[in-house]
Amino acid sequence: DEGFCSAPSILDQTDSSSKPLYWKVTSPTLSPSHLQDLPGFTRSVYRRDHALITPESHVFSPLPDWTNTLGAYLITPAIGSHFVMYLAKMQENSRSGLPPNDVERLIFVTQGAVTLTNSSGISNKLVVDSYAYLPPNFDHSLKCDGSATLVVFERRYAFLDNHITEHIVGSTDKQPLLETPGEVFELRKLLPASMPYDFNIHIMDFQPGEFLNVKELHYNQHGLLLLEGLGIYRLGDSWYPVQAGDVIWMAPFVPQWYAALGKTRSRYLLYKDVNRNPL
Ligand SMILES: NC(=O)N[C@@H](O)C(=O)O
Ligand SMILES: [Mn+2]
Repeated sequence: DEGFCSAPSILDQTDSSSKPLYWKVTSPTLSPSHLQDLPGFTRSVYRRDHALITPESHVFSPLPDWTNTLGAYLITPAIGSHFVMYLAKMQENSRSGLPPNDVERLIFVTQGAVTLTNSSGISNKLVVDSYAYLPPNFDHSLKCDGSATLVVFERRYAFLDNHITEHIVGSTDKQPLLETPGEVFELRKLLPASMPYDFNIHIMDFQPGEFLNVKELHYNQHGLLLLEGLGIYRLGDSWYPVQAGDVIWMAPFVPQWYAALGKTRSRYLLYKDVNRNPL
């Protein structure tokens, strides 16, 4: 049944039951076939208080200080953020470099696997849906034998007297669901909510048809990666169809709202600064 639209429906391609978790992040449906080769066509947008960066806009180049790794910086202070968000495509025999001094790092695996080794020689194998938080000035290295795709957040740590952060390794599925009074989405956080941590990573799940209750406008800034599903993101006065693989920058105070559509759940990963006085 062709239905009304001649283009193959994106919904027909969402039978991801047989595919690895987050597979669409690294193999998104860029656009219906009759648009894919349209010269200059992109859904990407860059405005004063938000940006939508879609996969056809990514520009990869060798990551300085990393070995055999291509990086696409998606959000940096040049956009107005106090953090960086980048995709790291680690190839065989690749190795990470360290962030600058006093910079904390969080990595989240969306494809493949990496081995994280810290200065005391302890190694952890990180597979899809696993993550690691590295405190500022924490010696570590990530090694990859085959291939891996990471989303990486880095930020100058906002030091507090008598507070330090710990090295953390975990996975989303092991994090408890948290209360979300007044909201229907399911929420997990990858870091402790305690004061030493100056940001957190929220993993938010929406069933199709579910949406944010609060039409948010807040002082915090966000870096978002849509891991699964599709829907409509409102940013400021614009409404954007979004799908897994899309990245969004949200400046402080930008009106923001999401509604999940389609046949499968939406899951997004969201950087949010917390625990520090905005003054
Ligand atoms: N945009 C969005 O989802 N924001 C909220 O989750 C939040 O905690 O700020
Ligand atoms: Mn928000």
